[in-house]
This record gives sequence, structure tokens and C-alpha cells, in this order.
Amino acid sequence: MSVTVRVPAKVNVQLAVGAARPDGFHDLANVFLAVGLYDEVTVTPSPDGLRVTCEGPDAGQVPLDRTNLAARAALLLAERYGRDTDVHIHIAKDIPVAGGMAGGSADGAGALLACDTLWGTGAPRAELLDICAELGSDVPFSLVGGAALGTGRGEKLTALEVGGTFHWVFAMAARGLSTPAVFREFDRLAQGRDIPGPVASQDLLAALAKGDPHALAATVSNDLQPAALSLFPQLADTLAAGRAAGALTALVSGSGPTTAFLAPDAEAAATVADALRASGTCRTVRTAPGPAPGATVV
Ligand SMILES: C[C@@](CO)(OP(=O)(O)O)[C@H](O)COP(=O)(O)OP(=O)(O)OC[C@H]1O[C@@H](n2ccc(N)nc2=O)[C@H](O)[C@@H]1O
Ligand SMILES: Nc1ncnc2c1ncn2[C@@H]1O[C@H](COP(=O)(O)OP(=O)(O)O)[C@@H](O)[C@H]1O
Repeated sequence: MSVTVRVPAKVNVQLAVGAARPDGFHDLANVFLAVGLYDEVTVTPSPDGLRVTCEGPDAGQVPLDRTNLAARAALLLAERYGRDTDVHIHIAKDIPVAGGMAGGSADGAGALLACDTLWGTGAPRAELLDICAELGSDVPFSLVGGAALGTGRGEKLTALEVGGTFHWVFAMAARGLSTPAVFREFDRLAQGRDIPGPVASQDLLAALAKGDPHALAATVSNDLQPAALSLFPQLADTLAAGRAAGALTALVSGSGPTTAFLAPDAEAAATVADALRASGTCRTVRTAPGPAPGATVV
């Protein structure tokens, strides 16, 4: 018997970052939107013990040892419920690696739900969310999907209402960016400045609730964008190419380097995608609607 779970990528429509905390994390007002780009995680009982395999264009960059977030999720759940981790975890990866779209987090949440289903642990949802938070700040959101405000380091979630479908274009870069390196660059750029506590924009939440792409485009923001651009200046060319092609707004997704473009409708999204492909400023281009559902057994 196997269990397969489908898990979405995310874009941060607002990422407000506070000052570094004593534990090295940053308090956030992180408005997540799940989008229709998915990894699929399949778990199968395996007589050879815990094993991870991965397929997809970025598979070569995914660690297959116990540092893989999917393996860590299986180990944490097994430890809490006294199970053996005799599973083969296979990841069919479509979310870019180290792209700021929470691909590793998606695999962590996916493996957790898949193992929970396979083992029939009956873990309460709150306990699964707790394990997700232990795995990483973004992992709880990968489990719930939709749209949510993440506070604390991004792990404390409040579900948000979304009044329509938003049409996104994503440009994947030639290389990845390390999330800790981008936060470190944020700290460096912030030196000597007063960093206000992060607060969600009420105008942005209203735009999401209304499902209005023009209002959303006018309110998106990402405090990590200057840091990502400082480490990867060529991203400015990708952002400019998408804007010139009619995107309502262009921003770096999370810590980057994937760039995200909001279009007024699906047809305009296809036009922006074609222009980005022709621009030669990125590796691949994908379109995806949001919101998308969270981790789901298929
Ligand atoms: C920036 C965001 C925005 O959604 O996503 P990505 O762009 O990486 O996808 C997240 O905050 C990433 O969350 P996640 O990738 O789960 O990070 P974690 O494993 O929890 O932390 C990795 C490292 O990032 C930094 N970090 C992360 C979250 C946070 N609130 N403050 C931080 O300073 C810390 O240096 C930490 O050691
Ligand atoms: N299942 C996984 N998929 C991708 N990366 C993983 C996974 N598990 C651990 N990692 C590690 O996490 C790093 C960040 O990957 P990822 O989650 O894709 O990026 P981001 O945090 O920018 O969204 C990778 O460089 C890789 O070393």
C-alpha cells in the first residue's frame, strides 16, 4: 500500500520583516498565498528502512539523506507515535529548489500527512501543525494552504478569506538563494536603522478578500526584496521584463530568487509568461493560479 500527497508552492504577497530576535529568527507579518505548482510525495512501506528518492528537473539539488525535510518529518512523527520509519519516500518535484517557493517545506508537510495516513496514527491536526513548526517556519502553511497570515517566525497561522482567483506568472532563476543568507543580508542592510515591528497591511488583506488583482498589485510588498536583489542583482532585469510585458506588479517571492508577476486574468498571464521566456532573463517560466488547497491525499 502507498499513500500519495499533493502539496502546493507559495508566494508571499506581503513579507514584513522585523529586527533579528535573540534566537536568530526574525518576527514576520507573512501573508502566504498557496499557488497551483505542486510536489507529490509518495510513501510506501520499505523492508530496507528509510529511503528518499526524487525525480524532476531540480532533483539533483535535493538532499536524499536524513536532512531532507520529508525524511525529517517521517522521523519526527515516528518518534512521537512509536513507529518504525521503514518507508520509502518518493518526491515528484515540480517546485523549484531554493527558489523562495517553500518546496522543501511542501515536501516536509507532504511526507508528514502521507506517513500519518499510512500509519493511521490519528494525530490531531494541532499536533501535525506542531510537528510542522518544528520542521521549519514555512511548513505549517504548506499543510493548510489557501491563504494565511503567519506571525511569530511565520509559523503561527490565521486563515485568510480570498474572494477570487489570482493569476500568477513565476520566473525561475538560473541558481538558488539560501534563505539564511538573505536574512543575513537583510540584517546587514538594516544596520543603523530602526526596524519597526512587522504588521499586516489592512489594504492588502481587503484586496485579497475582494479577489481584486489591481488592488492586490497596489499593496504587495516584500522586505526581503532589497536583500535578494543585493545578492542577485540580475533579478532586476527579470522584474523589469515582466513589468514591461503588462504585469500589474512584479516582486521577489519570499527570499527569492524566483520572481512573481500578477496578471489581471489568465490570458494576460500567458502573455507575460511568453515575454519573460523571450527575454532570456530567467531559466524557466510557469503560470499558476492562487489560492490552491494545502496538502491533500490523492
Ligand atoms: C523567507 C520565507 C518566507 O516565507 O520563505 P522562503 O523564501 O525561504 O521560501 C520563510 O520565512 C523561510 O522559512 P523556512 O524556509 O521554513 O525557514 P526556517 O527553516 O524556519 O529557517 C531557516 C533560516 O532562515 C532564517 N529565518 C527564517 C524564518 C524567520 N522568520 N526568520 C529567519 O531569520 C533563519 O536564519 C533560519 O535559520
Ligand atoms: N525535500 C526537499 N526539497 C528541496 N530542498 C530541500 C528538501 N529538504 C531539504 N532541502 C534543503 O533546503 C534548501 C532550501 O530549499 P527550498 O525549500 O526548496 O527553498 P526555499 O526555502 O527557498 O523555498 C535546499 O537547498 C536543500 O538543501
